[in-house]
Amino acid sequence: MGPDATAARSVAVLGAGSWGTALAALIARHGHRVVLWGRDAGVVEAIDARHENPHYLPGIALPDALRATTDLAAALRDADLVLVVVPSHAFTETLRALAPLRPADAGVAWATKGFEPGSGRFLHEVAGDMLGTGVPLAVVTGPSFAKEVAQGLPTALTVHSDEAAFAQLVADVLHGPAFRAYTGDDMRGAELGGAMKNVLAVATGVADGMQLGLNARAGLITRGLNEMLRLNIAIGGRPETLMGLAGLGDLVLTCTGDLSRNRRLGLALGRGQSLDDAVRDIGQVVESVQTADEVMRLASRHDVELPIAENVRDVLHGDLTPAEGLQRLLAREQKAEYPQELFP
Ligand SMILES: NC(=O)C1=CN([C@@H]2O[C@H](COP(=O)(O)OP(=O)(O)OC[C@H]3O[C@@H](n4cnc5c(N)ncnc54)[C@H](OP(=O)(O)O)[C@@H]3O)[C@@H](O)[C@H]2O)C=CC1
Ligand SMILES: O=C(CO)COP(=O)(O)O
Repeated sequence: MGPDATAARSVAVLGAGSWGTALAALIARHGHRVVLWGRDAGVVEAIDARHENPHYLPGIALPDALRATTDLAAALRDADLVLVVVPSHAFTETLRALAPLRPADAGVAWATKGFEPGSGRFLHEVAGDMLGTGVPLAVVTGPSFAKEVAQGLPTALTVHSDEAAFAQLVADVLHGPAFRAYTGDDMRGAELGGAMKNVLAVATGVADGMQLGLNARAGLITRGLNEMLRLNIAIGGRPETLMGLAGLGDLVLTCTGDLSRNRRLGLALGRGQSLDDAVRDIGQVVESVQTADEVMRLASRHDVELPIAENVRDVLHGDLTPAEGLQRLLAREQKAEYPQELFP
């Protein structure tokens, strides 16, 4: 498969929520043929006929050329690239359904952030298992609120794959006048960054909801990055991946931008709202609720201490109030910022 930046592709986007719709619209605007698959007939009909996703991106005009369907086989029939954008809890079942329908030459990328709930497997491990060897795989990640991408605002993200030509192909489809797509070859690090920043966004949201101030917010973001870097070393990701769009970039966006659903969950918890009420009010996927468990399981498998992520997990479980969480963090022993044994 040779990278040809000018070739018009036929792309199947699976998942018609806010991010799947925004990416499908972006790719269609770049002149590629795009079919968006969703499971909700009402949403699909509105996208296909009225060029709007009234549930997830109300009021934003989608390209006329963007097609949508509830028929997975039809969406995949002519695809030479598949982009999966369902929530992490639906990733495995979507890959299972996709596997027998995937056209032989179509590589598979995903923009889902998180791990397989329960097993904690990385999504590239799930995709590899479901699709077998020889299928090009890539993860699309970075600081990118769906609403801003759908509105055509400037955005940068990154595509990581073990196959440089496939990363380039996916990046070429995404890259355009207002959208910069970079490439890399560290799927583990890129997936870890995208998953962990959601958990850390809850922590900064809680702090802001408790009105702990801007110093606390910056401290949490920076020590959160330190937690990402430590776990990343343990799982064999590359440090620079976490210092780039897939790590620091997405961490800053999600910890500070009120469009973030994970940050908004933290804000609500910090103001005293219950988890159930907060998730219901947000009304969209909030990946941290499951990802916090998986991050802590991964950390314990690798014997890595993650005080902020652990607090988030415990607050989400109702085992700790936000105020108790704050006390627990502040009472920790003093230490070096970058202990040599953790950062050799
Ligand atoms: N929104 C954003 O700004 C960004 C999101 N992401 C990631 O993209 C992924 C998708 O999130 P996002 O689009 O925002 O979520 P939304 O909450 O906006 O939409 C979720 C979508 O997933 C669908 N869905 C839920 N369960 C299933 C299932 N079992 N099978 C098929 N479809 C299902 C929903 O369908 P229904 O309406 O029928 O429930 C809906 O279309 C997440 O991992 C998120 O972290 C990454 C970067 C940016
Ligand atoms: O991943 C995102 C931005 O890069 C979206 O963040 P939220 O899921 O917190 O809204």
